[in-house]
Order: sequence, then C-alpha cells, then structure tokens
Amino acid sequence: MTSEAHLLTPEERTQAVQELQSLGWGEITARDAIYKEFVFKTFNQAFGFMTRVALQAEKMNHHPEWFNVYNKVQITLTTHDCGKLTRKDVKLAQFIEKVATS
Ligand SMILES: C[C@H](O)[C@H](O)[C@H]1CNC2=NC(N)=NC(=O)C2=N1
Repeated sequence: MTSEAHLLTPEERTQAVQELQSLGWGEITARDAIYKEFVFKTFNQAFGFMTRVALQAEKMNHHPEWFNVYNKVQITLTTHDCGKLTRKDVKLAQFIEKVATS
C-alpha cells in the first residue's frame, strides 16, 4: 500500500511533471503515468542501462513498466498500489535520467 508520504500534492505533481517534461518525459493522462523512450547506440548499452535501473528498482521496491527492442527502451512509470503518479515514480525517473547519460 502506498503510504501518505509518497503521495504528491497537486502542486508538487505539477512541478515534478514539468521538470520531467523538460527532460523529454510525457504524460499518459489516462493512467496518471509518465513515459519516455530512450535510444542507445547498441543493444549492449540499452541492456546495461536496464540492468542498472532494475537494480535500483529492486532497491526501491518500485518497478518500471518497460519494453525493449534492440537499442530502444520504452519506460512507463506509475505506482500500481494506488493507481497514480507518486514520489516513488519521480524518484525513479530522476535516477533513470542520471544513468541514461552516464
Ligand atoms: C508486492 C510489492 O511490494 C509491490 O507490488 C510493489 C512492487 N513494485 C511496484 N512498482 C510500481 N511501479 N508500483 C507499485 O505499486 C509497486 N509495488
């Protein structure tokens, strides 16, 4: 169950989504989720990225919905326990941005 601490106020949600949109994330309004496609030079790089994200997801117990074809990784983030975007999604998106370019 998502604790209250992870819920975003409307203002926090607007701010977080605006920041992530400036980095290329889009909103899936029908699901209260965010989405971004990452393109890498090779499958090896894409899978290495997915491995790092997967380890962080396990650490956070918060997992992406994702689809990979060769050098592309499509990621959707939302919190399943409450069916909406929460701080956990924002935190994971920020981690994803960090490792996508490192
Ligand atoms: C049982 C397990 O702790 C829960 O299902 C966790 C796992 N990972 C999760 N990931 C996401 N994105 N949302 C959740 O609500 C969630 N809940």
